[in-house]
Amino acid sequence: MTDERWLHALGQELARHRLTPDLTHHVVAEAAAHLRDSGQPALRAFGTPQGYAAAVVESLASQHRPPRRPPGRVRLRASQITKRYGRRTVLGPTDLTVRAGEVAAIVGANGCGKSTFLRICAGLLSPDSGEVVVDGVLGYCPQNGGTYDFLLPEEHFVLVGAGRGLDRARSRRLGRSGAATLQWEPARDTQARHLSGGTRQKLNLVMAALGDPDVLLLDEPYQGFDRGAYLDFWQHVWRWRDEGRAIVVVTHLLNQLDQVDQVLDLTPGTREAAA
Ligand SMILES: Nc1ncnc2c1ncn2[C@@H]1O[C@H](COP(=O)(O)OP(=O)(O)OP(=O)(O)O)[C@@H](O)[C@H]1O
Repeated sequence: MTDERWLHALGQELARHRLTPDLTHHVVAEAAAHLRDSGQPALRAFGTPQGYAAAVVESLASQHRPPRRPPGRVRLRASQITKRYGRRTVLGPTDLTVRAGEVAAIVGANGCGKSTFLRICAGLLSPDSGEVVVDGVLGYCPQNGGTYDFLLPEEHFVLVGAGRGLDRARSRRLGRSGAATLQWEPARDTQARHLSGGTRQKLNLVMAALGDPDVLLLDEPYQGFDRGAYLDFWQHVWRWRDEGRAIVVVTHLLNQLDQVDQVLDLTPGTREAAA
């Protein structure tokens, strides 16, 4: 079976299971992106279309659905953002508006500009055109990097806390309690350079969320997490949302997409935010 036929059959199966057209489109698009990126044939990567569709549907059905309260004021508005590197356009005009109490997912194939867009939203990179307006305190968790090799985790907490107006003791306390919710107890004498990749990402995530910022920008923050910490991460996302934060998560993972409020697909040719 060619990949094209496999993807078509997947779409039909998902529709048969009564998935919404939007969600069906996203699942098929993500599967196609994975096949392109991995170079694997569809049958080897996913098994039969019927089996994969059933697994997707089962995973969606088993999700915890927290009660929602209506979204609040606009916390992040990115308008008509464009970015080129040299002659190459990485981002065409891109818009995203996220309100308090909303989660937006940014998806798309490798290299389509997800991290670039998030860095622009975080104010770490200038767009060539367009504007980002953030209302409130912003926390950003990069895909990697972001930690200081020779500092202890607690020194990271103090550093970030100082930027958010917190004293040293409170920063340490909040950092340690944030770490505990990710099943991590930071050793008092271990510099960041000696932490595993997954633990460094936990440090990044704890820093991003320290002091409850209004806007959280998270760039695949769970890379290197084990399964328990990964599930904890999504529980945090839903809690942050219920507490009224505006959250943007770059993700490759399909099975949370039906719970987010909007999906911004940056794959060229599919540029739209689907509510
Ligand atoms: N500083 C830079 N100079 C030149 N090109 C860059 C620079 N930073 C990123 N790029 C290119 O811009 C494109 C978009 O990169 P970006 O990291 O935003 O993609 P992405 O969608 O986040 O990718 P991934 O899914 O692999 O994380 C890529 O082709 C990348 O190689």
